[in-house]
Amino acid sequence: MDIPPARGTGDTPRRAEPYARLAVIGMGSWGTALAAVAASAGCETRLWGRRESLAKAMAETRQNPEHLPGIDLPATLHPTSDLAEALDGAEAVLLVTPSHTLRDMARAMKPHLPEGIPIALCCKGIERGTGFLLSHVIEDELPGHPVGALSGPTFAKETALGHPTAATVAFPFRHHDRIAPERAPAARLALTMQTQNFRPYVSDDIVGVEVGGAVKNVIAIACGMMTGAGFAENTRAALITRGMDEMKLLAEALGGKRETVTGLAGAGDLTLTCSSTTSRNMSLGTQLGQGIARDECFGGKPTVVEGEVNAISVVDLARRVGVEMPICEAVHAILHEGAPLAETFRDLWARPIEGEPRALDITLHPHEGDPA
Ligand SMILES: NC(=O)C1=CN([C@@H]2O[C@H](COP(=O)(O)OP(=O)(O)OC[C@H]3O[C@@H](n4cnc5c(N)ncnc54)[C@H](OP(=O)(O)O)[C@@H]3O)[C@@H](O)[C@H]2O)C=CC1
Ligand SMILES: O=C(CO)COP(=O)(O)O
Repeated sequence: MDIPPARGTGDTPRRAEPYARLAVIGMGSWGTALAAVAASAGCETRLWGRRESLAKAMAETRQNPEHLPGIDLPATLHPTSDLAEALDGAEAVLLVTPSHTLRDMARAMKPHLPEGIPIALCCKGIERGTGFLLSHVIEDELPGHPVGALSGPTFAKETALGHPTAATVAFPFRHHDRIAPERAPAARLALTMQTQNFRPYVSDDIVGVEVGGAVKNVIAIACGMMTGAGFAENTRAALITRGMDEMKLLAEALGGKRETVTGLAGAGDLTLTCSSTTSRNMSLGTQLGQGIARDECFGGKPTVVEGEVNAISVVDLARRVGVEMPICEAVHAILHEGAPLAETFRDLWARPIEGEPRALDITLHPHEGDPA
């Protein structure tokens, strides 16, 4: 695809139009960071949160004292707790509330949404119960809106502080997007979000991007569990690599592309999340691996850990489409079926030998009498 030139690059004619007005829905750390990026890129940005007190505090202090304390936000960023105001005149929406809230959020937005504007999902997950990708939830609730995703290795705090960061913006390409790619929502949103430090890439593989974001959180919990249990780099590298294999098989089974899984929203985010104590998913796993009870993790403070509930939905979806995901199954069993952590990981390592790649279709069981 011919990616349009960035806004303001010398004498090159600007062929793609960034969106002039954006609504960012979700005043948590990631919604706030994304809104700050868009506002500093020159886009008129409204940031919606459900609590009026927080929106007011943000308007007064130009900081998000609860979710990104100490970080100054652009003065042009407009926080509000009024959904109609946030969506009024918006040309595109970034949806950044936790995945379990998505269907309700879509229903709440519906009466206020300008017709046909694109919606980009910035949350990561699969719907529990239906096994739907989040884009399918939006298609269900808000037909007539192009649905895409913005995802990648992007910790909110670093993004808001202006650390160089890259992400993927993916929308399925329609026929006319191929003829005039500069008018495709992915291209326009990428331009809207581009700053000196935030570098978006354009993709048409929404499935690959969504699967990457949902699965990496479950694998990060596995990495944390093994780290907390006292294991180190070999184990983590094995989990990341084999986790990427699980991600790839699920993405391909759903029509996603292998290249996306090796890109920013797959391998990039998996590596970031599985390598850092900043990650809430990795941290939850680490605490559980250390023997801390679930209720006492994060000092007892409620914390968004998408991989915890998504272990259920990822495993459910994988079973429905006949994809084996042994690491995700192990995390699911420990978190939701009371399986003992040490034994579950021991069993994971003792599974019959397989081919790499699994398409090699080799299964070697231990000799009889061999230690299991
Ligand atoms: N933080 C990060 O680095 C990144 C996060 N993400 C993804 O972004 C999504 C949001 O996470 P993040 O911003 O980190 O979360 P935070 O924990 O920072 O904040 C959660 C936000 O969700 C709001 N919220 C919770 N429940 C509801 C609800 N029922 N209706 C509406 N709003 C609700 C909270 O509102 P309140 O404050 O009123 O409780 C708060 O604004 C997740 O899917 C996460 O995986 C993706 C990339 C990076
Ligand atoms: O998705 C993220 C970074 O890309 C954030 O990961 P955590 O939710 O594990 O903190």
